[in-house]
Amino acid sequence: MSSKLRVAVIGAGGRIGSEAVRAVEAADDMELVAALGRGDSLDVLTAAGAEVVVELTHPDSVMGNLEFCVRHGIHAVVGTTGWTEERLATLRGWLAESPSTGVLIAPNFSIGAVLGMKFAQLAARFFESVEVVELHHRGKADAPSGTATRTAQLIAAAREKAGIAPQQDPTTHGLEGARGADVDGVPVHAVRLRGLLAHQEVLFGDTGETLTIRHDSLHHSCFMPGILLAARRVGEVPGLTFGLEHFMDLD
Ligand SMILES: NC(=O)C1=CN([C@@H]2O[C@H](COP(=O)(O)OP(=O)(O)OC[C@H]3O[C@@H](n4cnc5c(N)ncnc54)[C@H](OP(=O)(O)O)[C@@H]3O)[C@@H](O)[C@H]2O)C=CC1
Ligand SMILES: O=C(O)C1=N[C@H](C(=O)O)C[C@H](O)C1
Repeated sequence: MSSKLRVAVIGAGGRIGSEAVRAVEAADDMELVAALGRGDSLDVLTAAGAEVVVELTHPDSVMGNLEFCVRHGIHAVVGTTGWTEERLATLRGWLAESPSTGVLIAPNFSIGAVLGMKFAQLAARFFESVEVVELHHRGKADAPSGTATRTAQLIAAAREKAGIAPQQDPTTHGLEGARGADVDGVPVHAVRLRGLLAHQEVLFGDTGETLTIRHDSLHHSCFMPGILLAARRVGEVPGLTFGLEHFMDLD
């Protein structure tokens, strides 16, 4: 058996999964041992001796795939979105029964997007008002995006820690949904448009000034350095890690 890291991709036929297959194949220190699409048996993972699974499917599929991986001691790098506290608690329960297994869930694998979230977290305590606008392709199943949800949560936590009062919405007349989704008190607006890939603006405002932090993913290749970094490190970090920043030596 070679000393290369044995990596499998689930969701291999998808927009990001197909790019991940190419990235793993091109990595000198990795061997692609399986590339699974919908309907393929997960038993292929154990038969192929996968050490790390890269999971890039759909919010309806990810839990079943992760349960299999964790129960078989296969580390997982997860890009699939749609996470809730309930789902995370279930995953933590599985991991508690397989204490040497690592799972990294990354709302975004793009280095620029991770930095954008960090910058927003840093700016959060200096501005009275903040809103998030995320813009994606028309094929996206979940809204708001995992990145926007995480960004809003980080901003809300930073504001609370700094003792900033919750934002008051001045709207007294309006159509349902016009002010976006409320994520921990931060309005998040989701745009779906043919031609786009993944984009986000965090808009901060205070007296006489605004600050906009914008990130644009222009091609799925932008997610690959983060996925490869995560695949290399996930086996060293048992349990659940949420956010690629924890593998980027930023903290
Ligand atoms: N964290 C990050 O940086 C990023 C995360 N994402 C997330 O990744 C996920 C996939 O996105 P995207 O590639 O655009 O979506 P796609 O729909 O293009 O691809 C998903 C693929 O997964 C397949 N699939 C679904 N269920 C299963 C299953 N149980 N077993 C195996 N394959 C399955 C689908 O098959 P079929 O077509 O037959 O349904 C499809 O080929 C989304 O949740 C998205 O938000 C995307 C980009 C970056
Ligand atoms: O579905 C996508 O395309 C993306 N999904 C992730 C998200 O929900 O944040 C990451 C990126 O925005 C691309």
